Amino acid sequence: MSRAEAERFQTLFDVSRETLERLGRYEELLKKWNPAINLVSKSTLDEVWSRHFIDSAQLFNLAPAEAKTWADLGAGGGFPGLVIAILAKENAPDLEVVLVESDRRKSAFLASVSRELELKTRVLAKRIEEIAPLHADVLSARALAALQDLLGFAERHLRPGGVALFPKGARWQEELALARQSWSFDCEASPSLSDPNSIVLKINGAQRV
Ligand SMILES: C[S@@+](CC[C@H](N)C(=O)[O-])C[C@H]1O[C@@H](n2cnc3c(N)ncnc32)[C@H](O)[C@@H]1O
Repeated sequence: MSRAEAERFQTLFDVSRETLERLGRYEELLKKWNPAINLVSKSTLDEVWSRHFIDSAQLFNLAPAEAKTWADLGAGGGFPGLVIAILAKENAPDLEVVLVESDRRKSAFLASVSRELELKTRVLAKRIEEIAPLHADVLSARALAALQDLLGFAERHLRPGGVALFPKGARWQEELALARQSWSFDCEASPSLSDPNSIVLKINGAQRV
């Protein structure tokens, strides 16, 4: 962890030294396991804090403070779910993060980091389509699928009144227009803290039209 990266994270999210240390340990484990199981693109390994930690942590502040269950679908190397669990340890100790990841080696990584950092997570090494409804208060997914498909997952795994948070890239407006052809929903787009071309969509009340 470079001091500059940790300082930027600290400025944005105002976390404790213990949280920064947990993130630093997560970064070490990510770099150790990545050559074997390709958790994140190799080109981003030198920018883990800006490309992955800040990108993930920004979702935490968009979620309702009273949330008790957060489902992260297609969690991969833990983005955003493991970063949310690390922030929750300090700021929302009752929050359980359910990490759904069908790849066995990646889900083993998620369980291993969770164990070492004593995070309140549940790792489901299964396909999203196969698990029982999670009734989550918050649902997230980064780099998993097009918005219209993510809304289908939200329909199954969010409780009524729950909130979906989806980071999206430069073509988000096209995705939104396409999704509106088959879904009605309320949506707010917040500018991304990690990429000026990206946003985070916050979606409520999705219903098929
Ligand atoms: C492109 S990666 C993104 C990982 C992580 N969210 C990120 O942004 O770094 C997509 C992940 O979703 C997992 N995945 C894809 N389809 C899935 C499904 N139907 N059920 C569970 N996991 C799935 C893949 O194994 C992969 O790890």
